[in-house]
Amino acid sequence: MSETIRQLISEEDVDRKIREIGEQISRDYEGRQVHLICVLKGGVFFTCELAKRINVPVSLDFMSVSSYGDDTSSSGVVRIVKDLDESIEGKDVLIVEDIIDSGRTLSYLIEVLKQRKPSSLRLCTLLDKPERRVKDVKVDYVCFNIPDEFVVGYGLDYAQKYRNLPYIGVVEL
Ligand SMILES: O=P(O)(O)OC[C@H]1O[C@H](OP(=O)(O)OP(=O)(O)O)[C@H](O)[C@@H]1O
Ligand code: HPA
Repeated sequence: MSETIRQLISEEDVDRKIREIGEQISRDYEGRQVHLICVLKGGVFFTCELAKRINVPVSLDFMSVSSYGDDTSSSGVVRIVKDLDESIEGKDVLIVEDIIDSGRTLSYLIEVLKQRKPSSLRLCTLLDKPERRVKDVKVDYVCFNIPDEFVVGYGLDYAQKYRNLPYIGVVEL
């Protein structure tokens, strides 16, 4: 079965918003170093673009937490596929996600990372689907709130496809 993709947020709008959020993060972390934790795989495109727009010192680490597999609905079971390479103790940590949907992935990740004693722990997401929330998560930086539709592009996939689209689109089956 083949699907079509309807554009929801243009490349220009995504790029403009990432610049704005990058400026806001730079102001909020002035005089400090920010340690970005990219949540793989989806967060990788957003993390790269965001990191380029932050003008305080940035360090990076990567983590992979999976709950969706190749499906469009979460299994509800979150597991760490790849852990961080470095300790986050005493660091100003900013988790970077592509999307918060049910909130299960992030609420799990926040609990795990809090126990590792970062100096601060904040959350930045490209997309937020607040209607779908099952677990409450406090999000510090949101680029776009979106309706309850399955989206792809800018790192987000449908059965591992479409991550490379430079815009956000809705999958129409
Ligand atoms: O709020 P939730 O309902 O938990 O959904 C959000 C999570 O789902 C996606 O990851 P996925 O498990 O599909 O892995 P991927 O990034 O490797 O595609 C996305 O990247 C988030 O991490
Ligand atoms: O809308 C979505 N698209 C792709 N991956 C996702 N993971 C949670 N929600 C989504």
